[in-house]
Amino acid sequence: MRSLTLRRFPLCSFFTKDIRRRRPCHNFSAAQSRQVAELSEQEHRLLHRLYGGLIQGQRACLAEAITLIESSHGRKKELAQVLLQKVLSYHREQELLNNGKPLAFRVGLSGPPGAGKSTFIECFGKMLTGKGHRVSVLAVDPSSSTSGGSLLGDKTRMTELSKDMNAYIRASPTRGTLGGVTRTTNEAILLCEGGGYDVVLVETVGVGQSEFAVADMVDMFVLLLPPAGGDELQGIKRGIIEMADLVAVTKADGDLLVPARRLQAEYISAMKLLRKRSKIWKPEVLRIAARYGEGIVEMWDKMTTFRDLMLSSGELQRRRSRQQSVWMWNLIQENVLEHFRNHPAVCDQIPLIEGKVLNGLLSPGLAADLLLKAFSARD
Ligand SMILES: Nc1nc2c(ncn2[C@@H]2O[C@H](COP(=O)(O)OP(=O)(O)OP(=O)(O)O)[C@@H](O)[C@H]2O)c(=O)[nH]1
Repeated sequence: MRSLTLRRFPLCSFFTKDIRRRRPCHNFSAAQSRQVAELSEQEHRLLHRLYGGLIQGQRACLAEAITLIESSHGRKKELAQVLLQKVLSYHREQELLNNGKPLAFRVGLSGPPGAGKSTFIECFGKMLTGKGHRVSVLAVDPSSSTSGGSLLGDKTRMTELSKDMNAYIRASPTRGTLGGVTRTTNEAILLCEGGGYDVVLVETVGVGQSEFAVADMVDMFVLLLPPAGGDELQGIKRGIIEMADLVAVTKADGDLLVPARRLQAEYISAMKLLRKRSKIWKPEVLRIAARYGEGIVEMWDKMTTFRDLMLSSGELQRRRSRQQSVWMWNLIQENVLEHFRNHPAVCDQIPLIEGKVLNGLLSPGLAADLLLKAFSARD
């Protein structure tokens, strides 16, 4: 028993409004109440405060709610899910009022270190808030889990935008697996949308697996490429270029204008040969100079054309639903694998069997069979 608990609320009381309005929420709350113990009065108050503040657009509540979903503490994780479900039903309600159109445009931004991402986001974000949009920037930086420092999301990178009351900038947690980062980023996107941010930018460094994960959680994936980056560009995988709905060659000014034009031409030809990601949209390659604010409005125009086309054809909605199922299976895969690796029936045998595979004494297939058999016979 928690000492602070005075009174216990059944979980469904947090959903009362939904229960009256729609059956699906009722069903959901019943399903969830089987998994989450009843809320204490203190927890109930916390969730109400966060939810109320969040949907009124208070940045402090959004920040606290994201911290809750990032928590690794068991009970906090449960509370985060209750809050998230509440935000999701608010979402559905708002989307219905919006004729079924999504509340926010989710844009993924990737590019090698030094490509000019923060300069672009600063300029692009200010342009959007100037047009009356509310912009949130979520930075996914799995590399920081090994380096210990946060490369992205550092507010000093976007000094002007971080002072803007219509913008919210947040770095992803600097620990955990890519799957963990993916989960919290996905959930943070939903919270930002619940908080009234109608443009959500998800930034990632163009190295490792993170950009694939980000491409799978946004409506549009944009790749920023620096003009004179022979070496950096080598590291960009063909797969990630195939994911791009739009490519922007950055720093197209001064001495870099000529190489920027050359790179743009190269990418225009190269992208013709790549596999198409969408049936109705042909990825384009633009040139921008964010330092001077050049090409930024044109880029937004291109992005809104994309969004409108994808919306009217229904492709955006299909992309979003496919992403939901990809996300679910990724989480299942990760959890099942972790369960397998840590299970007492197999964890002691893994080093031994893997050692035999490494020394060529056991085939990988037989080794996998042995471990899986031990796991299936665990009870
Ligand atoms: N000439 C020129 N330089 C630019 C432009 N945009 C960015 N830069 C410069 O390029 C360098 C890298 O820019 P950033 O915006 O920090 O790049 P980034 O991709 O965020 O870099 P990381 O934080 O390392 O990932 C800085 O020195 C910028 O001043 C531009 O439009 N023109």
